[in-house]
Amino acid sequence: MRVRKKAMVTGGAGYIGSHVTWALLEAGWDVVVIDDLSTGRRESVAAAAAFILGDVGEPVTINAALAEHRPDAVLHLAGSAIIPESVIDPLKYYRNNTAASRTLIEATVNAGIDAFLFSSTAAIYGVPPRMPIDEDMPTQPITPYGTSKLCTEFILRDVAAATSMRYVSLRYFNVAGADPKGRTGQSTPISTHLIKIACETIVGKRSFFNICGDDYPTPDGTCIRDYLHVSDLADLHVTAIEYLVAGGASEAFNCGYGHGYSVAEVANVIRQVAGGHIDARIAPRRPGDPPQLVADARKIRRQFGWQPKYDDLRFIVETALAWERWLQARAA
Ligand SMILES: NC(=O)c1ccc[n+]([C@@H]2O[C@H](COP(=O)([O-])OP(=O)(O)OC[C@H]3O[C@@H](n4cnc5c(N)ncnc54)[C@H](O)[C@@H]3O)[C@@H](O)[C@H]2O)c1
Ligand SMILES: O=c1ccn([C@@H]2O[C@H](COP(=O)(O)OP(=O)(O)O[C@H]3O[C@H](CO)[C@H](O)[C@H](O)[C@H]3O)[C@@H](O)[C@H]2O)c(=O)[nH]1
Repeated sequence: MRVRKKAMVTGGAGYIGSHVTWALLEAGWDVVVIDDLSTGRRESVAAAAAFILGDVGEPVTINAALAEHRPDAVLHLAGSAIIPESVIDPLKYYRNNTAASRTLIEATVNAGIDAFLFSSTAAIYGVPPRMPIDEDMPTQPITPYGTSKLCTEFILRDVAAATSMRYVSLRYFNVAGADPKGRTGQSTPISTHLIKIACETIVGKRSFFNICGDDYPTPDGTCIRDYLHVSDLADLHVTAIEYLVAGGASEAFNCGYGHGYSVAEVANVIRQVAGGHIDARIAPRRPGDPPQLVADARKIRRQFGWQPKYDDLRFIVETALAWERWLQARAA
């Protein structure tokens, strides 16, 4: 009989998935990662985890992986995650976020695995009527990315009603920073995330970064987001999957700290951490950006007694920068 629980982490070679893999291993889980390396890196996967190179949207591959490893739980992080790209190429998002998830969910149910965690997003709320955003607010995504993720939430809701599978949907707000122990970080070669791009500017990979829009209906005109340290989020995955494996009911949770910073405020922290001049230029709005997204985080705090460890924008930027410096030194 197996004593240690085993988790399958899809997308475990990616930014968030590599942190989740470390958090599960530290909590005593065995981990098998499946990833097609479309945006992830094989080196990001902790050596103690098993690795399968494959597409979760391929039924033959995923059925074989589940049959071989027989995990107790599936944590589904694989997906495409760039909002502006989804506006330009929506079919890619419906294929890789919705259709591939459907295939994986079907394989999970057929394998008799009852615990499923899904990486959802604040983008399912679109432009919410008020702030902060609680889980019962209307879901009216304004981008194909958000809709592609919401479709998967609907599949999960209906499958959970019809089978013994239970799921937790974690609706991430803006994930940033890197492992404080320096083991992994955001390594995607083509970045669109603000803090990553700003750190690339600090290390000289770029000469400037853009502040995309200064005419939003916010106090300083720039967009407000709830930036959450990736290691706090990774710990939440362990908590949520242990809850499900122990028989917890299906739930959706917003994952954020419950307060936001504007892009201009982030730029100021970037300048402080850089300790010198950083060129941040006002640029036009980016398509698909709501003015403000801040989580009402009371539900997840209440359910799990969650106490974040890294709710500090400066620390988030410092860890992201340390990782960017490591990447640069490695490339040199
Ligand atoms: N980064 C954020 O701020 C954020 C916010 C909300 C939700 N999310 C969600 O979190 C998840 C992880 O995002 P991330 O920022 O780590 O992105 P990422 O691109 O670094 O990671 C995604 C991983 O999934 C893999 N992958 C993609 N499609 C696959 C497929 N069909 N089969 C197997 N592997 C596949 C990629 O190779 C990569 O390793 C995504 O589902 C994303 O939508 C991210
Ligand atoms: O070079 C840049 C990049 C971004 N921004 C701005 O910074 C803010 C944050 O943008 P990110 O690209 O870092 O993140 P998004 O808010 O677009 O999206 C992220 O957070 C969302 C929820 O808030 C979803 O979860 C999504 O998956 C995830 O990528 C936005 O106002 C954006 O316009 C800039 O000003 N300059």
